Amino acid sequence: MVDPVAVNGSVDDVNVVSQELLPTPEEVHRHLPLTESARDTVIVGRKCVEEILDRKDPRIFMVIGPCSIHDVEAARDYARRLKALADEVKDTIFIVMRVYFEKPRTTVGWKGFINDPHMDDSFRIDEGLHNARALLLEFAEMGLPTATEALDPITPQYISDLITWTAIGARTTESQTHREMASGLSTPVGFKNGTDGNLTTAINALHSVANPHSFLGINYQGQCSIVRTRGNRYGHLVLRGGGGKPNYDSVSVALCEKALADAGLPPNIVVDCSHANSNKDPALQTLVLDNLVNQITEGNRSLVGMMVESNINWGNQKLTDDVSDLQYGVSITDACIDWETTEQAVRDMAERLQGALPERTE
Ligand SMILES: O=C[C@H](O)[C@H](O)COP(=O)(O)O
Ligand SMILES: C=C(OP(=O)(O)O)C(=O)O
Repeated sequence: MVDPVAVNGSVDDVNVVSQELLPTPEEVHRHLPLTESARDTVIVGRKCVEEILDRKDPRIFMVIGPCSIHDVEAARDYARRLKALADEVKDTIFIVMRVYFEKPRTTVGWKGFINDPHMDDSFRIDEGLHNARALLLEFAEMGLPTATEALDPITPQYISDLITWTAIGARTTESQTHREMASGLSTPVGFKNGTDGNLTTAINALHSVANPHSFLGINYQGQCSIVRTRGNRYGHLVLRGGGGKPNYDSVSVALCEKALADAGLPPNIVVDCSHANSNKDPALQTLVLDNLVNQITEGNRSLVGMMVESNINWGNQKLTDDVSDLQYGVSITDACIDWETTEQAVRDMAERLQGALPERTE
């Protein structure tokens, strides 16, 4: 028999080492307020994506950029290049930069710029939140809309006013917490299919996110609150492959259209050219993209968006103890295509879509 007096153990915080207060969302916003030009970028960006999902805008939206942000200077360099490319192809493609600060891990690993901005296990989440917001603000002021994965349910209070498109990742699409959070987000939200390739979890998520929810969250002052949401009518599916198989091909897309129709959902499909759709081989991403453009030019109208993992330089690198060893502009998470390949692929896509998309409707 265990004698509770002899053991004299604590029943609370048994596995918690420490807790530290963070600046509240309000404090971070006060240091880095939304400017008028940034607000314009976000409002126009969200409206463009919503109109694409509503079929008023015939363009294709493309979420493109690094798998994760770890170096602010390289992210700025990439953003400047992408902005110029976005302006060039804007008649057919609406470009949104992937600015992913939170990484879901299969087991363990670096969890992104917000969690560990110095990449040295110092976990300065306070600095991560501040610097993530500062970077998003810069990009919005440049007129470049941004996309991110919403992973921690508290993070959106710090940064979501600067975001145009949000992803719920393959590992969290089935999570009630993430569906609730997404039901209150102000952006269109793409739900990835499960890592096993399962569509049902994402389709269930689309039903859930469209509904109002009440759940635990924090307000701008950082107080625990009951958050009551309206439901998000711009939830949609992102096909990322899974279970060792891709799902970007025309048969998979047709099966997905049927599953959406059977569930009474609009036929809005975004395809992630990376992850299980490219077997994490960056060289395959442009082949996937090419196949998707073929499907569109041959008349497909359910493919509304695409995702590509791209960086300044090709591939990825291991995060080691000495961050000064890192190569510039190379991913420290999944492998990406380089800038030259990106530019070529986006220009080719824009050219092929010219004249292949329906007229704009109002
Ligand atoms: O997009 C990035 C990764 O695929 C995701 O974070 C999972 O990474 P991991 O399997 O290396 O942990
Ligand atoms: C983690 C990601 O993707 P998925 O959720 O599809 O694995 C990602 O896009 O960074």
